[in-house]
Amino acid sequence: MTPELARRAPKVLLHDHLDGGLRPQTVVELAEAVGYDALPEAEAGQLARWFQESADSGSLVRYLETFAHTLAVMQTKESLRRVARESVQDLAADGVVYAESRYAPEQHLEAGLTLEEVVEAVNAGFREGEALAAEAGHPIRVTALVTAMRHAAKSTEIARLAVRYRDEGVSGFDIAGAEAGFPPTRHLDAFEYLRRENAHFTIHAGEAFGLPSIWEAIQWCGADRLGHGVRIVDDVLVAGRPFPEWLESNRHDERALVDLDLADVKLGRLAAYVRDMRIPLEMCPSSNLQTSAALSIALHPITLLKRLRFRVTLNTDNRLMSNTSMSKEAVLLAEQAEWDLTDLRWVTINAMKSAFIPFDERLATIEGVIKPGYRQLGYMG
Ligand SMILES: O=c1[nH]cnc2c1ncn2[C@@H]1O[C@H](CO)[C@@H](O)[C@H]1O
Ligand SMILES: [Zn+2]
Repeated sequence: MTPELARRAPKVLLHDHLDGGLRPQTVVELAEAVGYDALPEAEAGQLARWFQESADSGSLVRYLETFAHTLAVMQTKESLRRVARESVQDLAADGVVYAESRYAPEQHLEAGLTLEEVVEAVNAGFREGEALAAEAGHPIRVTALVTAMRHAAKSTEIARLAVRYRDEGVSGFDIAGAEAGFPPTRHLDAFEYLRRENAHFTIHAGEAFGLPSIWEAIQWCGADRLGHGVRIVDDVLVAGRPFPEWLESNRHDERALVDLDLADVKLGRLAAYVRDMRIPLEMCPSSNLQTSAALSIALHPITLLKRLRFRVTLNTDNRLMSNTSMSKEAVLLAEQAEWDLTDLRWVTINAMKSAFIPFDERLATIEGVIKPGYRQLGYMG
């Protein structure tokens, strides 16, 4: 899979943070415009490197500290609108045909905006971005997920916001932020409210913390999807040994996951439940390397979970902090874990099936955009 082929292939993105995907140049320009003088670097190229290196800390908590600088320049309607517009244009240029972009409205109130004003400014930017992308020959649709921060106490308010704007561009709800010490059950009220409203939500779980977090997200909170969910492999046995331990002793074998005999693999109850119920996993390989949730691209559990036919989706998480894009994630997996165009098409269709927009619209995108797009690239499945 060449970078060009990966770019031209239609792709679907379910897990992308708006405040983690700014253009470095835009951060510089907005900082100048709003008088924010605490950027660690003044020049866009240097700043891009700073974000990537700082996010490479090996810890989720330190990774998340880098967001102080993007959030600082996303406090006005104009800046939110610009960031949203540009993110749509960037995704479309990379061949993404449908995306769900998430952000935490509660983090954009420092200059006096209301939650509603934040949502409306972002939506306006998304609509402008869609129009510009269509003009440029790369049609895309983008909906928003509103995130509540798991250490804070605003989740019910944000859940209400998701329902209020459900017919105006907001397709669902999420919780994010530091995972250890902040179990999703702290926000049960919000999730129960959303379920009563027949609304959709995903929960960041199984990234910096393991199975209890995934179990709570699914069995207590009722999450429709899992953000990351990569540590579901803690509930997998390989030749009778826990997967993490087996992987550790095979860490020098780049082909360990590609060559593994699936007859030696046994799922625990929770992993089996996740696979049986087709619970979508929003997997983000590059991001996981930076927070130490995975060892390498070659040994990222996504390749095992794909081979086991979990409902795997491929995502960017934070394009700025990971210096990535959907096509880069695909190329990395192709180069280091033997993924091919068939795999990319499979995760793309998985993602579209798992999107929070109505079923008929998902189907129309699969049949009318994704399948024909892959046929055009020579896919003959
Ligand atoms: O991988 C992640 N795990 C948990 N939280 C995250 C991740 N990436 C970003 N955010 C958090 O989500 C907020 C809203 O977009 C960001 O401000 C960041 O704090
Ligand atoms: Zn995330």
